[in-house]
Amino acid sequence: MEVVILEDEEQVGRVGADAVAQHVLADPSSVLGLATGSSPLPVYQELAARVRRAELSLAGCRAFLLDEYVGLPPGHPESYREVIMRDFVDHVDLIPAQVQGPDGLAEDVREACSAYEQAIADAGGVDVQLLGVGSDGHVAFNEPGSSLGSRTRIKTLTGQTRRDNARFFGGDVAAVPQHCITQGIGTILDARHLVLVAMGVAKAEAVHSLVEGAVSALWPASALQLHAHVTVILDGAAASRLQLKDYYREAYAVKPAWQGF
Ligand SMILES: N[C@@H]1[C@@H](O)[C@H](O)[C@@H](COP(=O)(O)O)O[C@@H]1O
Repeated sequence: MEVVILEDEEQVGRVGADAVAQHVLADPSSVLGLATGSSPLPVYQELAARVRRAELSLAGCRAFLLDEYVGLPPGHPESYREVIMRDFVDHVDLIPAQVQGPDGLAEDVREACSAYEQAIADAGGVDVQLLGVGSDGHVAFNEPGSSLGSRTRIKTLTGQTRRDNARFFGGDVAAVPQHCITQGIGTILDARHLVLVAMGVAKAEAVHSLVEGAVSALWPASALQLHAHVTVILDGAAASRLQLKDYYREAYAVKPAWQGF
């Protein structure tokens, strides 16, 4: 696991974009794993700027989303498909039809979950997966207590997550769906490179648990310690509770330029 501690959001965006671009420049048909939420936004903005400057093209890429609410009507502005379109896809040259997410309106949810796993496998697996982390250590919608080997499935959102996300639903907790479909921890760990972004002091405890804590279903992101290729990109506030933060800073400062991510 490489821990990169940076000064500000702009640097986070640049380094996150470098990590993604490294794959796309090596293989223009890379499979991207996209995350919703505020954490990856600086990365998306920097990738969009590079596409605008013709330094990068995502036109040959496919993309898979981590998760989706169950039961929101098609085109609902808070469905994660709509969110990722607005936040990212509309600003780059990814082909919208090449961006797939779990089907939150499927009649047969079990079948939709295994079809989604199959679609990722048929695409050859995810090359680079962007991730955020919840303040309680959840990744995608794998809430605390999720099995570390879980696959795509329906989950019940915690009251805390529904209250947190009510801000996107006009402050109305009752409007936040009770269920979601999310890639499991096992599904996420199958991606070849995981790039997790966290900023702000509200994430500091989750970041400490994910990087340095015991691997535990109580902190689902701690399962990333079991993956061979993880880049954790932080600002100083998110890194503030890391025990070895001086070492991580030093290692990044002396990192050979050829090494990449
Ligand atoms: N399902 C999403 C996660 O994928 C995201 O990582 C998390 C943190 O969001 P943010 O990055 O806005 O803090 O929120 C939601 O629960």
